[in-house]
Amino acid sequence: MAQTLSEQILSQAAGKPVRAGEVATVAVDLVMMHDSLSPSIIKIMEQELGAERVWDPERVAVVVDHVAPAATVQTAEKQNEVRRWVQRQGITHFYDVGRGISHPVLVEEGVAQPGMVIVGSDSHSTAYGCVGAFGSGMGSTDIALAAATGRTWFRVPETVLVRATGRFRPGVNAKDLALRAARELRADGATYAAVEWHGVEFLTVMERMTLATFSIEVGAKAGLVPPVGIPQVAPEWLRVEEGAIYSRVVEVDLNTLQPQVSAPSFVDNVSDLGDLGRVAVDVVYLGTCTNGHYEDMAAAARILAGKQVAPGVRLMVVPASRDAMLRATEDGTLATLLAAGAAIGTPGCGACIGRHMGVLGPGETCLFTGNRNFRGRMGSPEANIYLASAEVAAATALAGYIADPQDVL
Ligand SMILES: CC(C)[C@H](C(=O)O)[C@@H](O)C(=O)O
Ligand code: SF4
Repeated sequence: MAQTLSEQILSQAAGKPVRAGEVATVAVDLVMMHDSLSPSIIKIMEQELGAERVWDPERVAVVVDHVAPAATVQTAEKQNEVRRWVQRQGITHFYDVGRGISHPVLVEEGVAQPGMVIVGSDSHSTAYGCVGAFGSGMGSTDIALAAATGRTWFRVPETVLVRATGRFRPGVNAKDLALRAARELRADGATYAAVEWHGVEFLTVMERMTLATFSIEVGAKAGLVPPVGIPQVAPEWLRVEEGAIYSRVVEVDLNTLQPQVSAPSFVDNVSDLGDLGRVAVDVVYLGTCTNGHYEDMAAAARILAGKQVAPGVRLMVVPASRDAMLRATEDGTLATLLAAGAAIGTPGCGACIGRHMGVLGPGETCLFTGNRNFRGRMGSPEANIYLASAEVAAATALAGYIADPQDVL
């Protein structure tokens, strides 16, 4: 019987064929935890599970990304506790302040690979689907258990297929596809399902991460792009099979897709940018695991080259990783952004969860390239957050109001 990508991966990990709807106990290939939840995971491991050691120090990755560098004395202290624990455990995949957001970092380091089962203490662990891994976010207790035993369980998810056809027009990209899918599926449209994104094999790995991270925003357990057309080599048992069963199919014609914008304060409150009316902004924030990649900075730099950010607008650029920042430094992308007036932050999550590095004040409006715009996400509950692509972000920074890249090129 033909299987979806999730069924194939979970069957391998369970050591027997499993189908959607079944509960499977599986071996995990990698457990990721970050600074935000590591202290509670460690506490649960030690105090509730009585586990002094992780099951395999080579297969637990720890990343300091959420409040990096530390913004308070308390955070600094907690992060030092995590560093000491990492040393005691002999964990080799430890990435400290400045290396970047866990999701791109584990892909860049080659730790996340096609066909793996990866669980992380972060809802956007669906990100690893950008290389065709089954990535899923879990709470502290489940992560503690997986880190201590190397095993976890899943109800094997049904799969929602998003099938793209055609090619993006200039100024339209993977973020618009993600937002278009959210508009169609709504925030609960793929609850506990996996999303498979087909017809996007022309995208780079990090462009695929935009789709994979966004899968959780429609409720998904995992979000996978078939691992073809990328440098990572997939196991030969992992491929799209004719006849696999999808619980729902969403078709998107990229040839006619317009720039999409999600208006406050729900991710699925999406419309064509052209139907939005004139929305003035105070802040444009380019970053996150969804759209802080090299590709995003380069696309923004192409629009901003030789121009200036509109008076009164603050443009924040926070690279998703050091690798992305290095590449953007080497080819002049970063210089272009700085010359246009951008403020550059340390690679990491930045202000995405409103904890530091550019949180929003009451009454401010922000055009954000991230994935969540609920009230209070980036600071004040009285701030307004609009989600869009890096190209829309750059056009908006120039215009001072939410603008179509086509109109400023
Ligand atoms: C802090 C962390 C647990 C959280 C998540 O799980 O996603 C954060 O990364 C987010 O994007 O809201
Ligand atoms: S960049 Fe934002 S969405 Fe991504 S892991 Fe960090 S806080 Fe979560």
